[in-house]
Amino acid sequence: MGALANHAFAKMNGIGNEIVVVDLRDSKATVTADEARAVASPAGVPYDQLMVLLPPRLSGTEAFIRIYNNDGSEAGACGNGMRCVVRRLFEKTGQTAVTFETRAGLLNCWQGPGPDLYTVDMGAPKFGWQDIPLAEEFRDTRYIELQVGPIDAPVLHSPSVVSMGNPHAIFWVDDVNAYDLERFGPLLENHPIFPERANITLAHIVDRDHITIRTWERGVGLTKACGSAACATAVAAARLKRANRTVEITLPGGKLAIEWREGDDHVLMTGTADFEYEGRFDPALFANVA
Ligand SMILES: N[C@@H](CCC[C@H](N)C(=O)O)C(=O)O
Repeated sequence: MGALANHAFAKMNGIGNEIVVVDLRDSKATVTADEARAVASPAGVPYDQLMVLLPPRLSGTEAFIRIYNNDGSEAGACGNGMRCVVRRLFEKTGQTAVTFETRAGLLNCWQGPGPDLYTVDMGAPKFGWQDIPLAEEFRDTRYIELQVGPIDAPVLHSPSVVSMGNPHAIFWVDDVNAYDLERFGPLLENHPIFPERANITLAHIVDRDHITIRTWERGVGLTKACGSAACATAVAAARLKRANRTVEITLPGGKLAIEWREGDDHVLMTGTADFEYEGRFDPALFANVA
């Protein structure tokens, strides 16, 4: 019946990004794509990302974290989910700083500059076309040739592309609410230029310190917030010299402070994380899971 039947979970959110946290550090089991989809089924626990803590593989780390989207696919990074994991752990253990391993590498996390704030060092962004990845060579990923809509009057075009451990495309617009992201999101997420699909963000640069975004998440759809998209947008705007390296990003669910640190190039994301409820997964959810 798998690892999750009757297992404890915590339902949380990171500024509206729906997160379920499961701690499997005391178990040898892992979670399959089918189990992740079963959790997201109507009788299950709604989530955008399922954060699964597995036993640490490296000394000095607290856990190896696998991140599932609600379509069962896996992601290398999830900023909002990381803050939820960190809050849960800090409240249980009294720790104020931890290191986790994810598929994208090591992430240092610590108590932010306020009692309800958590900071995640999301690592260094990558800009190479093979790192994002793109299906064909683009020497300059600050803008790539990609558009939707009529050839002579594209609706969205020339996104910046960045990897934050997961692929992001950022389209610069004047009003993030003026576009049908539910229509264009799936087309762009699955565009052949993105062999691993991509998270699609609309971004409006308000001024050098403030950006507003809305994101269609790979493997999920429209979400209230995407932390890695906020990081990718901040970095892409700074790279274009249109914003400072420290900015406030406004998302539908709330705000995040992003700093693209000089020196080591790491991106620091600070924001809140909210606990909603906890429970145990109903074994019936996994009855048909191999
Ligand atoms: N909500 C996340 C990003 C989740 C992963 C994404 N859907 C992907 O597949 O890359 C965040 O807060 O960063």
